[in-house]
Amino acid sequence: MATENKNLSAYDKNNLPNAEAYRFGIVVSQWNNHITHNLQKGAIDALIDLGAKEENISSFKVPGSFELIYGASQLCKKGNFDALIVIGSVIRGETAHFDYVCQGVTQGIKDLNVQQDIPVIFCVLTDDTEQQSLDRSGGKHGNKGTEAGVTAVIMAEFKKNI
Ligand SMILES: Nc1c(NC[C@H](O)[C@H](O)[C@H](O)CO)[nH]c(=O)[nH]c1=O
Ligand SMILES: CC(=O)[C@@H](O)COP(=O)(O)O
Repeated sequence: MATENKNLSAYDKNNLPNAEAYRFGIVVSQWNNHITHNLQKGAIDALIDLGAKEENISSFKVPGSFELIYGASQLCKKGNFDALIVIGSVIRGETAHFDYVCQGVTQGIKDLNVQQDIPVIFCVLTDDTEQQSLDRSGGKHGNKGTEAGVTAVIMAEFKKNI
């Protein structure tokens, strides 16, 4: 498995842009918040490590991953961010609801990246088990939140330079 052989928290600051000039919005789902809190911390720690100012990082809570779409859409319309990160943890249950939530969020965030002018970084875990989520939010596979923070800086720089 791709993540199985990858440390999601590994990055080389020397090969990355400085985030000092950029403003970041983070929308965090409260479902499985023991997972999403760790993802959020990973993202914020990476942003600050890459030079972002704490006052330029704004976090907003929504109930579940499906509401990440509306939350990010509203932040895009405000227009005062250089990149957004949406953070969620979807864990499969007994029914097909998992599939619909995952597909819905994926399509919704994809649509925002196409229709809006701000990069929206997809940090939504879609796991079959809670252990998979724990492993990817500060566990043995690192932290996808860290990966999202790094990606947000790269895309903010991309947006500035096009
Ligand atoms: N089961 C999970 C959900 N379900 C809730 C939806 O995201 C949404 O809030 C609801 O359908 C109302 O619109 N959300 C997660 O983030 N993670 C889950 O495991
Ligand atoms: C992703 C979900 O909404 C899911 O966790 C809900 O669980 P269930 O399918 O057992 O109702």
